[in-house]
Amino acid sequence: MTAATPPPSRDRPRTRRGATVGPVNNARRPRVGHIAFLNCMPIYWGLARTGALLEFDLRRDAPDELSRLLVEGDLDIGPITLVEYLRHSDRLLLIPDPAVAADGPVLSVNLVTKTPLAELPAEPRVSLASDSRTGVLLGRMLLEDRYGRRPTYRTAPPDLESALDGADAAVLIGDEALHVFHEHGHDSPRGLHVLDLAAEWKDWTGLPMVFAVWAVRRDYAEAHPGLVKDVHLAFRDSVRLSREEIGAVVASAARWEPFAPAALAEYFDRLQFGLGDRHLAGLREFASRAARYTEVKDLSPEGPEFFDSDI
Ligand SMILES: C=C(O[C@@H]1C=C(C(=O)O)C=C[C@H]1O)C(=O)O
Repeated sequence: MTAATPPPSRDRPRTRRGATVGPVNNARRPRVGHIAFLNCMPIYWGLARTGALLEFDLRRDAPDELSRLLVEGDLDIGPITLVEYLRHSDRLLLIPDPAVAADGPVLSVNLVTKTPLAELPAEPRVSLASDSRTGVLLGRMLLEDRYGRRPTYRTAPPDLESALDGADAAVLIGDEALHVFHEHGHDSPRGLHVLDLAAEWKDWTGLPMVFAVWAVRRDYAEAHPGLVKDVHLAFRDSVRLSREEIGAVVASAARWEPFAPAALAEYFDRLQFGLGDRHLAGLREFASRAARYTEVKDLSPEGPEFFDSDI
């Protein structure tokens, strides 16, 4: 009898030195978006506090980019600007919280005009910030349906100088818009006028304005319902913690951001991070008006459709 020759090395079972022999762990962290605006700080701050942040594969970017990544399948869960959610609601489920909303002034979604609104030309040239989908559509609705103007629009980089260059007015969102509010909201050194579009929406409809929602792709929710629930609960706890410890959130933001602590505290207080019945009524009202401007999917009468976290 000849001794059995060992199989060629490539056929031998492979074990890494020191690795536990057993099933390979193929788990992948959920890919979650983070809007690179101050308004998201209270939504994510508590995730660092609880440690949940380390369970996510986090992507920080502008809202238009995050919306695209979620819809195209390069993110699993996260913020999506309301208009993009409405365009793709057949492929998405809403997570009940968080959201970015306001019931009255939001301070950071603004129409900036070079003249008082009443003196705005009948056919103004209006810039729409390239990082916005919802604020800019709200601006269009107000300009056309409430103030009776017939603007010509162009998309502009999301900063005041570029947006106002060669335009009568501009819609800006996020930190830049908050900055413009503080610089020009009262007595503008340059004679600019700042109109808070969430306050205008409330005045017009009596409802809160929802700017961004958190959603999950339906295919991801079907494949990983437990993970989606974990992410939802982590966000819910995070917002609760941030509200309880808002002084620490403000102090942390004030360390790096060009806003005074009192301004940050006021901003975080104006922002609403959940979807109550009135927010959903505001969302539906916006959806039905949006359909006159852009292609959106019909929400079912009891819509929007939520992921069921069963809690
Ligand atoms: C309230 C805001 O909401 C934002 C407005 C968005 C939009 O206009 O598309 C997108 C994301 C939100 O975070 C803000 O930017 O200040």
